[in-house]
Amino acid sequence: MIPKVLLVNDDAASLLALESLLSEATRAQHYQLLKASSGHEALRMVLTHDFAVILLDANMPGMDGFETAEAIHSHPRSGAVPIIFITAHYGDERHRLEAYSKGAADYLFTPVIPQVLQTKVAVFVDLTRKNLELQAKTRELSLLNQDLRVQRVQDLERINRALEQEVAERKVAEQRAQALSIRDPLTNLVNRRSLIAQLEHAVAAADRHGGEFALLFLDLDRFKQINDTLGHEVGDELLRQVAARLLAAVRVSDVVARLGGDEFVVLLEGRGAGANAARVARKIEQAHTRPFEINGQRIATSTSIGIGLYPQDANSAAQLMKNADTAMYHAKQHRRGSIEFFREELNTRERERAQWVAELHAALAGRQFELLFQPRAALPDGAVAAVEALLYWRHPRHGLIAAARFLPDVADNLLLEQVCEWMLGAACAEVAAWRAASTAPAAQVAQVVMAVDLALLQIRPELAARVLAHLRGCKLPAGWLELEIPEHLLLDTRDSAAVLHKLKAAGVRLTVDDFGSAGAALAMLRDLPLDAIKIDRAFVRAIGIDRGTDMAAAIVHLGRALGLRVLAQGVHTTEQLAVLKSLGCDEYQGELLSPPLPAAAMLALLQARTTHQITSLNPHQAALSTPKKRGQSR
Ligand SMILES: Nc1nc2c(ncn2[C@@H]2O[C@H](COP(=O)(O)OP(=O)(O)OP(=O)(O)O)[C@@H](O)[C@H]2O)c(=O)[nH]1
Repeated sequence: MIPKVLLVNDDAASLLALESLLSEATRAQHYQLLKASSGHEALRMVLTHDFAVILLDANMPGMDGFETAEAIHSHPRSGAVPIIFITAHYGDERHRLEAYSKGAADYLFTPVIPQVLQTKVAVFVDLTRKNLELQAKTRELSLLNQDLRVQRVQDLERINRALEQEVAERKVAEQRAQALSIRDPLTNLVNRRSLIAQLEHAVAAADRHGGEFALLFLDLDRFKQINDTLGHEVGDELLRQVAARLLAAVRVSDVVARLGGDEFVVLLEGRGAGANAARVARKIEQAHTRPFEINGQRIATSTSIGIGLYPQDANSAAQLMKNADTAMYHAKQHRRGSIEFFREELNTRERERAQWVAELHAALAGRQFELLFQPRAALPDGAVAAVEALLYWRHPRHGLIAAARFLPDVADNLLLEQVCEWMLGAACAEVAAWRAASTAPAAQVAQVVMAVDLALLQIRPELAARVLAHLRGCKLPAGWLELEIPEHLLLDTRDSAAVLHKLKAAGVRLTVDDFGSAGAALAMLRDLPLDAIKIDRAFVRAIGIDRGTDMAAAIVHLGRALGLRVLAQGVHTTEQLAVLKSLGCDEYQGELLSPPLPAAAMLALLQARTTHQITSLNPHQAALSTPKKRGQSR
């Protein structure tokens, strides 16, 4: 914006003269000169323009300069505009005084001295320019201020948003931490910590009001096998589906928790805790009868359940948990998938079990274990084909007891492995001793195979090396040893296949023990390097009862189809033997043939049988023997 100067004069010639006087200055000082030929026109112009100065003729017809000045200064828009009066020279000072009283900034007489006029106008133009610059700066500053304010507001809003987000994130994290502290992340069930808190609360409530409640302790059966064969992800999904079925089996007010692994707990409060617990346990048992569907596979599993009641079975939350766990353990031992109520007698059994384990450790160190040997005869000729080493414990108080009596309760895997290791070593040493003791005609000894039951072991990768080390240590050919592997140990083929191939390649014979008890897949058995299957004694016992004979026949046929020899154990009666013989079973073993014998008796028996036949060590069974050449049966 450039400054403006207004010339007001009714006389056109004077107006022109003044304009020409200022024209050069107008250009030099860069301002705009506007003109008005009356007071009224001047008044109109001040309403639309801002003037640096008005050069006003005092003497005009109609509205004179003084009236015009008064009117201009009376308007708020132009109240401060400087006015310089230009008039003819009068003798008195009246006009000048009136001009000043009407707000004149200056007063010039005509003829005007050009430099005076130009200088005075220049002063006001300069003033106005500075004023304008100042206003521009002020506007700029105020804009800047506004920008700064906007910026500041934006900054504050940004900081505020960031803070709000942080607060929200922290809240979510806190909620998650809170949820994690009470929930199991895999199943979203209540976790162990929270369960214990709720259990303490239930105990306090029951104590206060004389109430009762029940605790169900659940453990899935053979879950490790599912993990090992189908993978951990399938295991995880199974745990989630089990959790959903548990929730569906209880009321919303009941608490279902996952303790970890495959262990769950259900807490049932309210009246009739015992009856309620049995009902819910059966519902859970029922819920497990339908297979679980995971990735298109149908997976069957069961859960063993122990039940503890408060206050009948315990006087604290921790004790109730322990007792329900003990009941679950006994349910599992008795039959997987069953339900057991806690009773004090279980704790007695638990103590006895702990004592067994302690005594077993001592037995191992104190050489209290012994092997007895039971012969296995070929069919139909009856020649001794193998000898099974059976573990016994010469217990200081109980006398000689069989492994079946003291081992099933031992859950200490390390101890079991040590016992098994001892058994393998002792069996190999015994055969080596028999070999050394036998003379040339006693060829029976040289042909007999020593079978060792691996029921106690897990098939770990190092097993092959350990077995072969025992054979080497006793300088025995591997063909002398037969390992009897319970069918259920073969279900996890991942580790076992490689171990079995190593043993087989070395010449060790491999037999599936208790065949038919664990439901191993036929394709899996076909692919393993096996020599024989040994029919589970339950099927032998069932011969002649219901469809027991058909079952035995089916197993023999199956063995044949798999290209394996078929052995029978637990043969007690002549009827059983006759059926097995007629079915084409290859070998048999059992009380009917001979009870387990001490090493010396077994050696004597082998040495005496130079005819390669064994009739029976039980005199009343002697009639059973059919002397034929060994190997004829196959
Ligand atoms: N998939 C999965 N497996 C788990 C998890 N936590 C523990 N496990 C596994 O669960 C298995 C528990 O097995 P156990 O209860 O000891 O044995 P089991 O095979 O169920 O045998 P029994 O209880 O005697 O019938 C172990 O192999 C653990 O490695 C988990 O969060 N997910």
